[in-house]
Amino acid sequence: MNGLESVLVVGTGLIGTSVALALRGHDVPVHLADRDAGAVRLARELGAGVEWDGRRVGLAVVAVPPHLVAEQIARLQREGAARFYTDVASVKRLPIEQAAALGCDLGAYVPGHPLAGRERSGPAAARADLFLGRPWALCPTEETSPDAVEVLRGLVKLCGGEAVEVGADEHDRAVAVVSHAPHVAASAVAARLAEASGTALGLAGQGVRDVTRIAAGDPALWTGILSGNALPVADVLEAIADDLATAAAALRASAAPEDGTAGMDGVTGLLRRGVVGTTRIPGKHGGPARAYASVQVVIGDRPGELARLFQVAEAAGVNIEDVRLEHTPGLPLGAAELQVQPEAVPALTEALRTGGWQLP
Ligand SMILES: NC(=O)c1ccc[n+]([C@@H]2O[C@H](COP(=O)([O-])OP(=O)(O)OC[C@H]3O[C@@H](n4cnc5c(N)ncnc54)[C@H](O)[C@@H]3O)[C@@H](O)[C@H]2O)c1
Ligand SMILES: O=C(O)C(=O)C[C@]1(C(=O)O)C=C[C@@H](O)C=C1
Repeated sequence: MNGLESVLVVGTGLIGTSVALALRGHDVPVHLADRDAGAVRLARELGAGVEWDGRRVGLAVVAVPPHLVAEQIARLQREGAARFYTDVASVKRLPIEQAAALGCDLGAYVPGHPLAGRERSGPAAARADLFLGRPWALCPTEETSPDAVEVLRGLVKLCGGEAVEVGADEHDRAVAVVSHAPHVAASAVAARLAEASGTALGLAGQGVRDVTRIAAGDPALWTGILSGNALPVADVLEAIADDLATAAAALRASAAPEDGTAGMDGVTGLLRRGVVGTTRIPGKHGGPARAYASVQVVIGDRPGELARLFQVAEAAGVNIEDVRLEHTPGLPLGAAELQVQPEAVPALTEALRTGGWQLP
């Protein structure tokens, strides 16, 4: 028994169904359970597995909101549902403490957290490739058995992720910086848009979309995540608030006629530190950020246009690493920005021009 001969996913939402789909891609038998029968039905129809009939499995993956993880593990262990257990919650100290308090068998439980997700919830948003090349934190405690950790490493590998072993406290402080505080900051920016004028919204470009995408996430789920990591997140938010207050004060001072440009140093310093911060984010597969080259193409706003564009790239043997679309309000046109390896640019531009595409 290797622990991955059959898997039970409890909580068939975005993350649970994505894990299930990734495992089904490797022919692992997957059983599905959720308190919402509709979520199980939809996950099953998407090909994520079959409804759980109570049989014992190798591994149970608990993919419910953070404060419900421990009670689910305790219940499943009482029922003898699985040999090994893990969860995917975005905070790690909370479920570990609650599982210990409920008397769970901590030897069979490997707390986990894939650093991949989306701003949408539910099985319909799930993707089999969600975890490809993404870090997946494993936070074994002193009680966790090495066998259980090995099983989890196998799960992460099947899902295409990169296992990173880290203590729960260090994990929680780290994700406060790279995930939780950024979410709140994005919400603060997006909240300004709730009161913005039609003119302002009509001028929205890619910048505001980039900064606010994650703010569309489920407020109930995120309230649970943030309250489960309250102090580390508060520390980071206070540091961000200090930077913002300094920048605002500098701008006010510089706008006063008697001060001229005095005080702008505070703003420029923040912008410079921001540039340094962006360069420190690793790229795909945890390596250093790879600089892709971008090729811009004008596209008509009609069905099939993007598919035709991709066909040209495919015929030219060019892999598209990423794509962004920019719509021009009021015009039947948009711009597609294709991110490709720098060495592929000549072949792609040549193929596009030959195919009659308009390149700016
Ligand atoms: N959303 C993300 O980007 C993301 C990324 C990584 C990890 N996570 C973590 O994954 C977990 C699930 O998040 P999600 O985004 O998939 O949420 P989701 O809302 O899409 O799915 C959660 C599912 O859990 C089910 N559920 C709730 N209580 C349950 C219970 N007691 N028993 C059985 N099922 C129950 C819900 O019905 C729902 O189907 C959370 O712990 C979250 O912190 C989320
Ligand atoms: O990409 C997104 O939409 C996410 O919100 C994913 C993200 C993240 O911050 O990176 C959010 C919360 C999770 O716990 C893990 C991943």
